[in-house]
Amino acid sequence: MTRGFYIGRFQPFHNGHLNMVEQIAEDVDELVLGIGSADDSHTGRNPFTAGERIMMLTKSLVDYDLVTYAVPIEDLERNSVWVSHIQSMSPDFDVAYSNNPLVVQLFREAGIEIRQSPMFNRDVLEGTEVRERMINDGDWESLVPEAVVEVVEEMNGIERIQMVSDTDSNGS
Ligand SMILES: Nc1ncnc2c1ncn2[C@@H]1O[C@H](COP(=O)(O)OP(=O)(O)OP(=O)(O)O)[C@@H](O)[C@H]1O
Ligand SMILES: NC(=O)c1ccc[n+]([C@@H]2O[C@H](COP(=O)(O)O)[C@@H](O)[C@H]2O)c1
Repeated sequence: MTRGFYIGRFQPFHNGHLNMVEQIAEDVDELVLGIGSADDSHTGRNPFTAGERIMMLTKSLVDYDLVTYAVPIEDLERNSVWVSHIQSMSPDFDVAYSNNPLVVQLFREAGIEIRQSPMFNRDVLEGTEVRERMINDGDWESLVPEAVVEVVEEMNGIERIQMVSDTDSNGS
């Protein structure tokens, strides 16, 4: 039995993330999804709460033959203890997955196997691009799983992101 760990901010969960989960599912029996920057929400970069992101992930993956656990991970001021912080919050895992260079470095230094994947259609499958389309009334729906469209609609997410992008100087 192999259990993996994949961390991201998932603001929102998009088809690039889904592709990565599909690829990881070929390697592992179970997958922990770390919801990074769990303590942040209602900002331009992190509009959605940890709970809203858990709904996006859970509903997008409901039909997959993969046991998943969503675990919120708050940011810490100290990079040097961040991997221990994750281990204190997560079910045990054998291998981690990320394409974020800092995350890769921190796991490597902690002696944990970390695997990277190719970027899927990165010119559009990027959280920043999805959020910009949400703010500008563009076609964001084609970049995310159908379940994410439903969650965003249920929580009035477009109104939220448009409001925070007006007031948040950090705005992307
Ligand atoms: N299109 C993609 N293909 C493969 N991996 C991706 C893709 N987009 C993001 N990832 C990876 O998924 C993880 C989580 O990404 P994250 O939630 O930061 O999304 P992002 O699209 O990079 O968002 P943002 O633009 O908001 O920073 C990271 O390791 C990231 O490199
Ligand atoms: N010291 C820390 O708190 C620390 C260090 C590295 C990554 N992270 C978090 O891990 C997540 C990485 O996800 P992304 O690949 O989506 O950027 C982010 O939420 C980021 O804030 C936190």
